[in-house]
Amino acid sequence: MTTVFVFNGPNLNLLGVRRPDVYGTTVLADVEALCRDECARHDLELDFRQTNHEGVLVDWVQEAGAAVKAGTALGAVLNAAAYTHTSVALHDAVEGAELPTIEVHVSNVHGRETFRHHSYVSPVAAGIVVGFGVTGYALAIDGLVRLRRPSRSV
Ligand SMILES: O=C(O)[C@]1(O)C=C(c2cccc(Sc3ccccc3)c2)[C@@H](O)[C@H](O)C1
Repeated sequence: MTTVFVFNGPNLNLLGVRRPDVYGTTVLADVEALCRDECARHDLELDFRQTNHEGVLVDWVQEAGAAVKAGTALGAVLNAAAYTHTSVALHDAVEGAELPTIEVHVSNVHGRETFRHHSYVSPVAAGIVVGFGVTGYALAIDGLVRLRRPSRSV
């Protein structure tokens, strides 16, 4: 079975608990469930993770890139949260791992504070889903499948 990785960055463990006005009320466990349902729709397995640590995200990106090269994974959905706007290390990890990556943001970062308008991930992402709430995770998984399995997309 082929895996899709979903990596979540800092403070997303608080999703649905804090700032529901911006991020909604869905908790991360429920986001994992909706990702699992979307993966099942495509006969894929889900590896869903969250960390508050930048270096751990870098390690995971490297691990996922190796899995894609080994043929056991399709790619990754990445919500790097605040590290989106600060991390050259994450940019370099995605680029170096040659990891097919869909960047996702629950909120419309382009309608928020200016410091959220720049992403170090976007230049090395295969696609970007922004502002669709937690539905964006399912859209990102579907988009990854359409990019990586064009003949099997319905
Ligand atoms: O919209 C997103 O998904 C985003 O990636 C997610 C973010 C995010 C994720 C979790 C928490 C917070 S802010 C926060 C932190 C602690 C308590 C309450 C809110 C922002 C932002 O850092 C990003 O700019 C945007």
